[in-house]
Amino acid sequence: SLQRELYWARESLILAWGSTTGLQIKMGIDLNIWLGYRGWHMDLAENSLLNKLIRKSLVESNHHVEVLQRDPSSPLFSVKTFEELHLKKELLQGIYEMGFNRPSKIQETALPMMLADPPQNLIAQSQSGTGKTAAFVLAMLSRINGAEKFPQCLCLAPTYELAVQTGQVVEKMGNLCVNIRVAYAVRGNRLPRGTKIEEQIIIGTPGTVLDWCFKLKLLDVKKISVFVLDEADVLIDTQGFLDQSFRIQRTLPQHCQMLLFSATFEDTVLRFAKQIIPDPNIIKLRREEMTLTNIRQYYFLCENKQDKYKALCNIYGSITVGQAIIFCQTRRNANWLSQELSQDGHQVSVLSGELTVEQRAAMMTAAWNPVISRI
Ligand SMILES: Nc1ncnc2c1ncn2[C@@H]1O[C@H](COP(=O)(O)OP(=O)(O)OP(=O)(O)O)[C@@H](O)[C@H]1O
Repeated sequence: SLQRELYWARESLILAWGSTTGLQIKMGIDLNIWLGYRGWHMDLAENSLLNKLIRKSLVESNHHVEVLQRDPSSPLFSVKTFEELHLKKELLQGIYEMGFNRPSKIQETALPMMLADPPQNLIAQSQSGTGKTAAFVLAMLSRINGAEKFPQCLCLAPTYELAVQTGQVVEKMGNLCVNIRVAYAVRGNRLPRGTKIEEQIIIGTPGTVLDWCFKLKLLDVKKISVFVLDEADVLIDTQGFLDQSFRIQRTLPQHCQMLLFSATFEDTVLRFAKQIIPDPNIIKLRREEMTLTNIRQYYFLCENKQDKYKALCNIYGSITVGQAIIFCQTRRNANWLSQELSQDGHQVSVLSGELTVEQRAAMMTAAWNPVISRI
């Protein structure tokens, strides 16, 4: 049956090579294959990035949005069209150019709250692909004064790659908003002390954002008017990020709007969310039962690293793979796998944290360039 599935699989492929003790292979678009040892644990950030890469359109939901208002007596607004939000002309145009016709389920309720005056804080949870990123990017873009050349919105993301994904949404949606720019506060993007940052939106990982704010004094936190914690469940899963997020949040001015988003709402996430976001509105969208008819998933148990590699080769032998991203848990693993694949005649590049931001960005772009087939 696997052979038959492989035969029908399309060319796009995303693979995740697990720890030295496990291999997970996730094939995107049409088919997911998971190879691994019992007890294999997938990195949440990888999972999140995979979801973003695989899913290119909105996940529609029929569930009602559950709302817990900061002030239960205030009227609850929801919108069915983007026009009702009275956005800047160029922003509305930007949304339509992205192909958005109407707000998604979560956006119907979240957007009026996020755009309200005076600003309200928000905690929002809904599964991946339901439009959270688009919602907070819209909120950031609508609050920025493009004429002012200093950081006004700060968005924390768990990894460089996830930060770039959000940055790309800002660039697309803000395409027609003149003078609005994004800077990435991520490891590898080294700016000398005293650099004047003119970009209005900063997207970065907590550690580097802290450095930019306090060690290098590149960012004046007191001027931030929108603070976003994206992928909160992934953020708190990364060692040190929870404390660092609190340290940043504590220095924000009182009028700063704070928004937190998460795909899941475990107790730990909700506790963190309620601690870090003062007086929030909380909205939740129940998870839609997934009936992804075009994705099938397989999981294989392997004995050892060689076995995993053999399994990988079998898959490559069974289908024509155009391009693939293979996620590895360690740099060593990535280098080893890259060597093995190169020896087998594949075109491979290794993307890891030791590269500069420019190198990593170039590599991400190359992922969609047919010359390099595996990253
Ligand atoms: N109102 C909308 N109409 C049509 N498409 C939309 C709308 N909002 C978002 N999308 C598209 O749906 C997809 C998922 O949206 P988005 O990335 O904002 O979801 P998300 O909840 O943030 O997902 P994740 O948790 O994976 O980041 C994207 O391709 C986005 O462009």
